[in-house]
Amino acid sequence: MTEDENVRRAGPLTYRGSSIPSTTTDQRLLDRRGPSDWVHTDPWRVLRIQSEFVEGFGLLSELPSAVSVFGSARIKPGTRYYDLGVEVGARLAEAGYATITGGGPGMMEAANKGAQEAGGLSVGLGIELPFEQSLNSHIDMGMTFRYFFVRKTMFVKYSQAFVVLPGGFGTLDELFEAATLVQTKKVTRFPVILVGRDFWGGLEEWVRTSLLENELIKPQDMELVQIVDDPLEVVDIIRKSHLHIAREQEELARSEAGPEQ
Ligand SMILES: CC(C)=CCNc1ncnc2c1ncn2[C@@H]1O[C@H](COP(=O)(O)O)[C@@H](O)[C@H]1O
Repeated sequence: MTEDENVRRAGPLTYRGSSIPSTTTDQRLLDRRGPSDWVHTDPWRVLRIQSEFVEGFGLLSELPSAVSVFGSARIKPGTRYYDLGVEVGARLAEAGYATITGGGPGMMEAANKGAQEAGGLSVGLGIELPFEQSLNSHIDMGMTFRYFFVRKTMFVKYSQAFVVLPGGFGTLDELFEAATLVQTKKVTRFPVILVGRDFWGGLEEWVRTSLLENELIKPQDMELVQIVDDPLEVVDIIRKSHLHIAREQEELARSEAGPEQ
């Protein structure tokens, strides 16, 4: 028997003589027919969750400055709010920001449409739901997530501001998650802007009378979320906040470099 026949290398492993397995690793992977209940267990889900983070980070890591835009899945084209969404996407694109939405219909589609038609980068991060649906047709880059919490990480990690258009429970969930992240300083200098005073004014009043007056939030928490009517104001607030960050970073770099010679 030659040396080659007496040795089997399997990836980083080496086997000799009677320890050599009768099949190869590939063969065992491809031939195997066994119970499949492990695909419904949490350890397997953890791997799927990891792979969703890997795909999402891979898709978005080179995104330019971006703004996440949230809003109702149910508002129809041809309505005042839909047009507002289109305009918000367009103004963000003109200011050089990519627009990220939940990739669905309604206000998400409106913002993607406005961004794409104005020449901006239009991104959709969809979510698997019990009813059939696909990403809207105004998306340049998109991904559909299985897990809400993985998708939410992407909105926060890859955008520098949240813009919230009229919407229902899903939109309120995204708004209050953003407000909580800013309040608890998990994200810093992160504008959260509500568009449409007629729609959001009632919520602001409720926050003031029910939350603030019962001391469930601090007076300064009222400033974490701003309400505007004009999409140009949205861009203005985001730009000012980013200029401020750029200045702070310059100052930090200067102080770290030490005194000039
Ligand atoms: C026709 C229909 C209801 C489709 C739902 N399809 C969806 N596709 C993608 N994101 C969604 C969807 N529904 C809710 N969301 C998420 O929740 C928000 C809208 O929820 P809502 O309609 O306000 O409560 C969006 O910003 C989005 O991130």
